[in-house]
Parts: sequence; structure tokens; C-alpha cells
Amino acid sequence: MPPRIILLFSGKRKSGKDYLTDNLKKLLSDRSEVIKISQPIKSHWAKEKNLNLNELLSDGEYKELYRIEMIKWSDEMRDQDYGCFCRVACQNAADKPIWIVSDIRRKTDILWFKENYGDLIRSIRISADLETRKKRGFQFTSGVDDVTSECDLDDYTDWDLVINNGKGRQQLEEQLGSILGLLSHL
Ligand SMILES: Nc1ncnc2c1ncn2[C@@H]1O[C@H](COP(=O)(O)OP(=O)(O)OP(=O)(O)O)[C@@H](O)[C@H]1O
Repeated sequence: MPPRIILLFSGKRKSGKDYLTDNLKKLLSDRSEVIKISQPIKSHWAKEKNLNLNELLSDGEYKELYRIEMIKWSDEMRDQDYGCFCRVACQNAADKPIWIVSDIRRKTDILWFKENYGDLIRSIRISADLETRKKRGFQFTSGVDDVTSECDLDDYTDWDLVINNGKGRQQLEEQLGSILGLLSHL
């Protein structure tokens, strides 16, 4: 059974993508599945370089060590086939009505989902001011924060929903409530 709705989340580093999508997943429990496009990238990379996959997937120093190399390699793969990682991530996804894609980064990611799932797509931008992101551990890294993988969606404006997760943000329950509004027809 294909999904009935696919929520695509995007946001700058330390805007709170994992925080909000993890909490959404808790709320929706077994009706939903979290999909990470970075998962197939990281598992391929871990195999190739003989690295610890769990360390790469978790939020630590370790993944920062390999971020630049991984971006470069995955960009080359995408140049040949922009849907390659989206496709594998979706093929591996469980059979659930609600898919939560937690790390959309490019216009071509959105394009691929639109081409393959059409009206099922809802796109959500998580925003947070720089000061808040810095408090959460963000440090500008040249080669990471000034390249396509981090900036391609900065000028995208066609979001179904924008959530402030910085200063002046709403309570978590209200943030999640606005996301649930996108599912109200289900
Ligand atoms: N609304 C919030 N309230 C409290 N803590 C938050 C909130 N949003 C995010 N955080 C915390 O800020 C840190 C960074 O958030 P998170 O890992 O979700 O960001 P991210 O956008 O997934 O970052 P990255 O792109 O680097 O993986 C985490 O420790 C998270 O728990």
C-alpha cells in the first residue's frame, strides 16, 4: 500500500529538523515512518570507507569529520541521477500511511517527490534565527554551509507550511498542531 501523505521537511543546520520530526513521529506513532534521504548516502559511505554507520547517523562530532567528503561524493551521484537517494530511501521505507521525510535539501528532491507522488506531497520549512542555532551548537563551516546542499532551498518560497523554531517560537504542541493541520483531510 503506498503512503497517503508525504511530509517533506527542510531547514538549516540546527534549526530543529530532527527534534520536530522525532516528536511528530511520537505523536503519530505506528501510522508514520521517518525517512532520511541521508540514510542511503551514509550507509553506502560507511560500507565503502569501513566506517561505523551508527556513529555517522547520530548527531555527533564523528559525522562532521566526513560531512565535506560525503557532500562531494553525493553531489557527483546526484549529477548523474537527481533522484537516486530519494528513490532508495523510499524503497526502504515501511508500509505506513504517513511518511515523514526529515531532510529535504534541494529543489530536485522536491521535484523528484512531486514527479513520483504528486498530490501526496506537503512541504514544510523549519526556520530558526542564527543566534538560536548557534546556541544549539551550530558553527559555520566553509564547504558545508555555503554550498548547494545547505543553501539550495533558501530561496524556495512554495512551502505549504513554515514553522518558526527559533526565538518567539510556539510551544511544541502548537508547532505539531500546525503540522497536523496538513493531515486533516485523512
Ligand atoms: N524547540 C526546541 N526546544 C528545545 N530544544 C530544541 C528545539 N529544537 C531543537 N532543539 C535542540 O537543538 C539541537 C539541534 O536540533 P536538531 O538536531 O533537531 O537540528 P537539525 O536541524 O536536525 O540539525 P542538523 O541539520 O545539524 O542535523 C538538538 O539538541 C535539539 O534537541
